[in-house]
Amino acid sequence: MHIQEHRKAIDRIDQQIVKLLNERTRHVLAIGELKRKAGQEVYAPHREQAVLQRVCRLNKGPITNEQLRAIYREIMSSALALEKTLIVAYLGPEATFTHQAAIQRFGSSLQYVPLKTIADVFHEVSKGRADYGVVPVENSTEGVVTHTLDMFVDSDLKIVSQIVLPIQHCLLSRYPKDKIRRLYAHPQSLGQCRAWVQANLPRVEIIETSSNARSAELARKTPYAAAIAGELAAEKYGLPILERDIQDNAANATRFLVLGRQSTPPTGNDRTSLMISVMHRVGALHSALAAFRRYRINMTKIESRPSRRKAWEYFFFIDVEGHVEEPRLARALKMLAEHCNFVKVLGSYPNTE
Ligand SMILES: O=C(O)C(=O)C[C@]1(C(=O)O)C=C[C@@H](O)C=C1
Repeated sequence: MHIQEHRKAIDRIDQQIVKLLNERTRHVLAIGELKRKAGQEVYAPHREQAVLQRVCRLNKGPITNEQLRAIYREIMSSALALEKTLIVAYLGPEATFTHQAAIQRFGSSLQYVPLKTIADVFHEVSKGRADYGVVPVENSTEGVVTHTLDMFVDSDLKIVSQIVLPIQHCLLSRYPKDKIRRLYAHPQSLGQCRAWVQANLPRVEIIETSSNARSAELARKTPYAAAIAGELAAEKYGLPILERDIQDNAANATRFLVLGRQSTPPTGNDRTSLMISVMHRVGALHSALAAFRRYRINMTKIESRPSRRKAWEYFFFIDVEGHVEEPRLARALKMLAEHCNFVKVLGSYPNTE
């Protein structure tokens, strides 16, 4: 076939695709109407997970599953936007990794609002001024984001889904590497690239900033300066990428949480985040955690944080596999509660990577 004939075939197929997309959208709108009547949220992470898994199973190529997921991400993003004007607040400024994570989860049809602090994101969602909030919670190299954990102490928001984003840091500058005298970097990012910076830019002055986007903005304005930031920031601030993947650990990833006001139903592969405080007794934490062993619940994380209510009192943030609506986990939580002053379920959500 000649190019012209292939293009004719493509035109015919596109006609079908547009028709089918609109047919799909009519069902989406009908679902939106039913959800509105039932007082349900429109965003259904458990259903999105099922749709994505199903289309990948159906896929026989040549499109890769990753490409298919990106296409469906946008199809469902437009579906969400048509069901309701959804506002997603995130820890800004624009062009940070949190922004990138939010787009990865919700696509480009929604309204995004960058906010100054993690506390602001929690408040806007609590007050109903934003439907969802996106905040970082832990990095595989640098550990937990303590501000986010601390916010859960006084908040009733639910974790409705998680986003795991591989973090690839770049060195951005208008100048060649040997001319760089100053490096702007967020402390978390610097922590993730420390060995690279020591080996490659041993004599530069390092200036810590409040965000990766801010680093790029300052590097753009300052003579002989460079920034550590992501690709989105390079694009937004028009800075050339001198080197990619400068993080010390190739498997560097950050986990972000999506905060909302309603819980997510089970998918069969979920994770549950809890916050507990144990009695002041010898072995109390040990006895509390025995509940998970008894019911064969896999614990994937435990972090302790000072309660900030009483000196030497701690909260433990625990992640386990399973959903609170599954009987096995429900039973384990009941047993756990017998050894705790308090147990709060922060959310059960799909265990997406
Ligand atoms: O199934 C639903 O609940 C829908 O609203 C439809 C749909 C989709 O496009 O498939 C859209 C948004 C939801 O987050 C999940 C799925």
